[in-house]
Amino acid sequence: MAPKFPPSRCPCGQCRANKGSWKRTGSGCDVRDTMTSTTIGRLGVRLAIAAILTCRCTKQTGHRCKQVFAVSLLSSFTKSPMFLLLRACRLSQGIASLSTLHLHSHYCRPALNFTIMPASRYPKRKPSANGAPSTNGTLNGTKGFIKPEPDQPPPEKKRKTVLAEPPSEPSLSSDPLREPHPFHQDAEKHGIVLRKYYPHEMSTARARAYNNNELPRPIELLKAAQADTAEHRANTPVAGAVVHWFKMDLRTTDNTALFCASQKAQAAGVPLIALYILSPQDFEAHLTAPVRVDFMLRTLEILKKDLAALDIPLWVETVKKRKEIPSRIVELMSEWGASHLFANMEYEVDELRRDAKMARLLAKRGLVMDVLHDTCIVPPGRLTSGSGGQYAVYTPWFRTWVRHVHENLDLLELVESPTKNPESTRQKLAHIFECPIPSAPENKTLSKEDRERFRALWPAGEHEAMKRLSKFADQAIGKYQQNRNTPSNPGTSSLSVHFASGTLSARTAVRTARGRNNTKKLDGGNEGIQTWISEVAWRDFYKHVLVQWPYICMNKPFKPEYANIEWSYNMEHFDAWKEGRTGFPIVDAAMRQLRFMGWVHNRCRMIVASFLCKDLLLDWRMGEKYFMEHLVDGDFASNNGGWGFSASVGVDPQPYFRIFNPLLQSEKFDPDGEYIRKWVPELKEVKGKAIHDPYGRGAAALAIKAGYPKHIVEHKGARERTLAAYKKGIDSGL
Ligand SMILES: Cc1cc2nc3c(=O)[nH]c(=O)nc-3n(C[C@H](O)[C@H](O)[C@H](O)COP(=O)(O)OP(=O)(O)OC[C@H]3O[C@@H](n4cnc5c(N)ncnc54)[C@H](O)[C@@H]3O)c2cc1C
Repeated sequence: MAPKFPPSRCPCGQCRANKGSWKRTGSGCDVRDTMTSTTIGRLGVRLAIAAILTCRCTKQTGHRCKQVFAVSLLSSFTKSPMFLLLRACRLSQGIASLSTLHLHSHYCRPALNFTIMPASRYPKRKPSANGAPSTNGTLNGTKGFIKPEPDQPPPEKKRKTVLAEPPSEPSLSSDPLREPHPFHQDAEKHGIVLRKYYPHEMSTARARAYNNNELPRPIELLKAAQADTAEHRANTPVAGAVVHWFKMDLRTTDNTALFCASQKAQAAGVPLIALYILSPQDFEAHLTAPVRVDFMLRTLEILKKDLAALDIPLWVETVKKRKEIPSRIVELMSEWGASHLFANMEYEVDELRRDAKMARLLAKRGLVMDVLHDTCIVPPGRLTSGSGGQYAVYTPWFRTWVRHVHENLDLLELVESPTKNPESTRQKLAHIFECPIPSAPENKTLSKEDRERFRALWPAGEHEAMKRLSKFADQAIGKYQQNRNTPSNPGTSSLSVHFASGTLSARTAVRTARGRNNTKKLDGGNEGIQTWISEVAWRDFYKHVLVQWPYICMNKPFKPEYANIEWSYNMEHFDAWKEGRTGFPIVDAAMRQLRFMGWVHNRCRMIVASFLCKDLLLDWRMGEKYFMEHLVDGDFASNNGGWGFSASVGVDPQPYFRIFNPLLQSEKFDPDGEYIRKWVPELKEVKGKAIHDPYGRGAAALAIKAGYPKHIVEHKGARERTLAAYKKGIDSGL
């Protein structure tokens, strides 16, 4: 959709001040400047106006962006809209944070969205007498490129100026995009950036370069690879077998790529082979919790049996070095005589880049790789705000999500299970059927005690997921709205482990929930059902965000200016938080639940996350990492989203000055102290309201006797310190 000029709301899509119209003054969005330009060209006089619209939303997100709208007034002779664009670019020189340029003219509707280089990368201009850059320079060589439409490949050629990922050591180059962030050593020292696998923490400028479309997003790399190999994929005949590569989609039902692979195999009369690659380096680099690895391996045992019942063999292999995964898959495919590989898309950076490389590698070897959307109900990139960008605020995104699904009900159609292989497969591929499921890598192996406990808590596999879903839909979903915020009451579904491992698809879950609602609407009827569906939608939302702002997957906050907060890195406090010894019973209960179950109630995740960064002023990324290392449902996008919300650094976050008071949270969400007594048993004898604060409310003797610690920080003072640190960090402009 072409944005109107002047737009009725901030076109950045990230600004929440979208209700009123643009104003000249105030803290919302305002038109700051208007510039005109005339020129005499071969065909007559042309006039362009470039209005720099500065959007500033201090209230909710603190987000700032600048956009230039170029409007052609006298365009009747203007044959080339590009001319106006370049003209406007020249006018806008010096605007380093320019994000999008919208071009309007008679010849150009709807408006084209161009991204232009920041001023630092414009061709050098002759300085004027007073030292200011001249406005008379030529724009030849200024490269803008059309922002690709969601499902289209980016124009590869124009990406040639794009920089590669930062080198592994800090570069001495003068390119600011290659410089590490000034605080990068803190991040390394505290294990936030794993230097074994990743470069230094990137600069804020580099994060902004992703925002400004100067660096290719990983999804664009994959789309480009898919576009470049499209013809080859369409024309390559099926050879001896088709392979489905299982990743985080460990189920046979409602699995898009598995179904497509099966169809392909069946049409060609060849067997379907299933593959799973166990990658210890990926587990390490992605901080996968041992409990999660154990859950996946147990699921693989079940999957193997289910597939075998369809005469489909499952090959599971450990590949020690993750960079060797693509070549190993190629080897296996040639061993099996397979020509086609199918997989569902994973949206994290490493995975998208790997799949982009693989798609090309396979094509070079005459093989075919198809990577399909499956994990979200609405594929990332489909939903755009009024200005054509990705939403960074949940509520308007959710409204669009609901509308989109209602208009495209096929998104809730379940995919069929794979068909049986030809009977001869058993004999022909006997060695694959015999492949054992490997054990967990040593650094991800559970102790015997933990293994037994987790196995009882989290039965694995898709049948268990379906059982849990049906039970929840029959018995609890109707009351979800009332019960979801009470950690002592199992009013939530506990299905996150299944979503995270792909033993349950979001489609199946939402379709089942919708089926129990008499309106068949996602946003109508029973409140419990509506609310639950909107929670499952959060999962989609965070994946959409990850795809659009990939630097959040590289240890940067969504709001780059929040990278400059000086955290305390007090390791004694961090240990107390991890071990549930902070003296704040609700925080301690939650942290002990996490260690015992590998899962915590959502309300408690928010309380402990807020406590870590706002009471202890610890780097939120340490908490994010610790969660990943312990959660059975650890999912990068949701975890990062939850931490971003709580630490006020993410999309649609708590404003930084809103700081949970752990005592009030405790009183509100665990009024009788039932949850605390369960997880902090040494406080079992404490009566009444004293359970929330034994030392402050007359139960000190009992707490001392039980060995329960005093508060490690005083909330009021900690709050002041945090407000000051956030403000200083945001204002530092680093
Ligand atoms: C700091 C923090 C970290 C988190 N880390 C993770 C994580 O690693 N993995 C994860 O799946 N969820 C995470 N969440 C979201 C949420 O806490 C869990 O999804 C939820 O507690 C799982 O319990 P449930 O299955 O009973 O959820 P229900 O309340 O039954 O919700 C149903 C499903 O909706 C999705 N969902 C619900 N709330 C959210 C949310 N806020 N964000 C994204 N998806 C949601 C989950 O898939 C969940 O299983 C995190 C939240 C916070 C605040």
